[in-house]
Amino acid sequence: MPSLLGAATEFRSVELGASPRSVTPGRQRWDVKLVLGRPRTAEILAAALRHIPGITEAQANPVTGGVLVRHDARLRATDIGRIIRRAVTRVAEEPAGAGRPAPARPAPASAPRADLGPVVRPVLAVGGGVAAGVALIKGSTLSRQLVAAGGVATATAVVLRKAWRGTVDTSRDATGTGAERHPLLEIVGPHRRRLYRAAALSVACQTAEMALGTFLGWTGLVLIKGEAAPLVSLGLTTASAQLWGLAGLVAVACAAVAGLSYASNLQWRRLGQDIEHDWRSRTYRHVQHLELGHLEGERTSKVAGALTNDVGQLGAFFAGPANDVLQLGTSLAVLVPAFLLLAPQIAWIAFLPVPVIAWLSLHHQKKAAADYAATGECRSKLGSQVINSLEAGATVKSFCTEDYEAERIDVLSESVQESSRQTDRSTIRHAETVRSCTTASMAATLLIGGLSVLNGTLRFEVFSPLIGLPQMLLMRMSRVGGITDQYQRTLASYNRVQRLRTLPVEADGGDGTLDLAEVRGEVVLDGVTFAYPGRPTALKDLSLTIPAGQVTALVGATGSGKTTIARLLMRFQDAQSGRVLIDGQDIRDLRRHSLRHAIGFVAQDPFLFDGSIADNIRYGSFAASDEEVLRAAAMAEAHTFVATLPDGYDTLIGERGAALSGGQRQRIALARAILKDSPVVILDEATSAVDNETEAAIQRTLRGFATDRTMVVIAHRLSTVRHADRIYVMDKGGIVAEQGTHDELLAQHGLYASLWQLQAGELAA
Ligand SMILES: Nc1ncnc2c1ncn2[C@@H]1O[C@H](COP(=O)(O)OP(=O)(O)OP(=O)(O)O)[C@@H](O)[C@H]1O
Repeated sequence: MPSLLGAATEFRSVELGASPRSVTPGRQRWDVKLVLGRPRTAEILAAALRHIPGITEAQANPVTGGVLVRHDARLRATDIGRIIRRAVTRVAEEPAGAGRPAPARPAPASAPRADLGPVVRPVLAVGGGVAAGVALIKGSTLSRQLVAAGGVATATAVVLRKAWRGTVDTSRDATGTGAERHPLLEIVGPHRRRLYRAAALSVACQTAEMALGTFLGWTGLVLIKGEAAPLVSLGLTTASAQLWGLAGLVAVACAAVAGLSYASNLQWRRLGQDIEHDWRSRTYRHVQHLELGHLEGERTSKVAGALTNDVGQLGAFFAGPANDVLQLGTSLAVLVPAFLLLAPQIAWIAFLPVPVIAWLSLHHQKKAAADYAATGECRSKLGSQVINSLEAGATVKSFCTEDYEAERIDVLSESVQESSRQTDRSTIRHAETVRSCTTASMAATLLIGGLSVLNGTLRFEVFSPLIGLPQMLLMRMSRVGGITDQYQRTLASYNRVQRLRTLPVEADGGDGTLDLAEVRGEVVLDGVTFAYPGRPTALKDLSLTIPAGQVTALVGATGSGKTTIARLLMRFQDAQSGRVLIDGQDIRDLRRHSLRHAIGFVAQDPFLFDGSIADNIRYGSFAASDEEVLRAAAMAEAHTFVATLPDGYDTLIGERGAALSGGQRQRIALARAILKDSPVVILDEATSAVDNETEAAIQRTLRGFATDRTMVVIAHRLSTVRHADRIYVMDKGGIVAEQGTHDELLAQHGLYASLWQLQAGELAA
């Protein structure tokens, strides 16, 4: 081990802020400063590492700066050191491209455009600056004000562009797909039409609202000055006619605002619900098809959190803040030209907070990203621990560790509290800064506009209707803090959901199928070697034959690889070398579903769903009749106990079958496999929890069931396999130590014989 560590530490000298924390065969943990506090960079680095053949898992944690890499036997520890160093260098030098596989690099055609930027942009900036300087020094008051307004608009555009580009790059690299769309567009996906409809309604609603504001401004003008000039041109010459006209216009505008606001809110909410539903079902479908290794490697609470809270957040953003953004944009698009046209002298001061707020929001967004990632991580750990502790109810009570568990939750809850406090502090600070900017600008607009009216450079008729409008805009601007907060939460949620969706799904392999009526069920393992990621070899060059139509038993030491053989046969995992054949066909050439339909599998710890006994037996054979369910239950010796329950087969068994004994659970699972009626059946310690008498009864009925199929029985209790046609005795390291029938093995006086004597002695004792 020290040599491995030594080999990996050779990179410490390189100034990358990457150093190994722990190195074990198949797994390394590194500290990488680059990802510390940078969730997007962490995603990019992890995505880049996951693309490398031989790396089975890569995670980068922006909270701790830790990078975890699991790899298979193809890569040596020193290779991993080199790979991590190279990936960190690439991400540091070229953050936008590091997450993508090499072929997805930008096409050469786009290169000239990228090269022009460094030349054109400075020329434009210097030229613009000189022109602005000349206008400010030499120009009239009006041109000075126009230049100031232009400066405000340019600054806003620069900040918004930067914010937008920053998040586009993130989305591209987090998914590693090379897609160049903004995360928000990715989130909307196929619901663009509804988005456009909602956006159009929002724009119309905001325009109606501004018209209403203008009409109210004119009303004030009529009351103060006796008339509003625009109304005179409409033929309303007297003050009372103008007031009646304005009353009508206000009523129409009010009705339009109410109607449009109702319709747009409805559209936005529907859009949010569609997005939430769509992302949840698509992500869950993806999760269901993940490779089992990845599915088992994910914390259940984390996956559940992504499928509930995170997809909920994606929808919630469009149900609320997106509407606000649209209305804000509309206000800006209408008011900026209106001000420049009608009152250029106060335009720049009215809109000065816009770039400032945009810049503050961008700055806040960068900081909040790390905060939200940290809070999310803490919450996920807390959720996981809560579920774990609750599920371990009996264990906790038997060890009297209730207080210890409560303490553990307390500590994790405190860390959530602390990290949320930090996030809240910066979010509230940001919101209040934004509010102060908008209030200051409102006051300045009134002051400078009022002074302009007093010194005669701005007509009161023009200023009057414009007073309320920027205030309306700036009031909306004060919500930018909250919108940025929601936006940031949405990006964090999007990244978590996307991470799940980038985990690889099971590849189907070949196109071959098995005709269930034709399957004989001969299984051959030919020189199979297999190791779980980061673990020592579980099966080493293993060859064995499971003959068709017979009962074959696998017995032997714990951890010797018996269950692993079953998992390889089901293609939950693939062998690293060697072949697994069924009826002479390599199982990798078969469709996974076709293979799995041909095999009935009762796992060591079978899972029962929260539902009735009948539902659980029927699981996977949904078309089975009640009689078939009953017959399968009888063969599994389950009918007798089910019949004694008040609700019989309709009895609800609770989460994971909590309302049944271990032996009863096993019999339900066995009945489920019997009902599946597949040509190959694997029973992995399927009756280990039932008493000897019931097991003997099960074996008697199973003998009839086994006549026309291949049975693989994995057991520690040798009485379970005594009548098997062939018994393989497995030993540590995944090798076959002995094989033969029960009598042959006893005659060998080897491992099996001594195990038998031991168990017979135990029975006798
Ligand atoms: N999901 C997994 N991830 C990593 N290692 C695993 C996993 N499952 C099993 N192993 C390891 O693989 C080896 C073989 O395990 P396996 O479950 O096949 O043994 P077994 O013979 O069925 O044991 P038992 O009789 O105790 O059920 C063991 O060392 C085990 O720790």
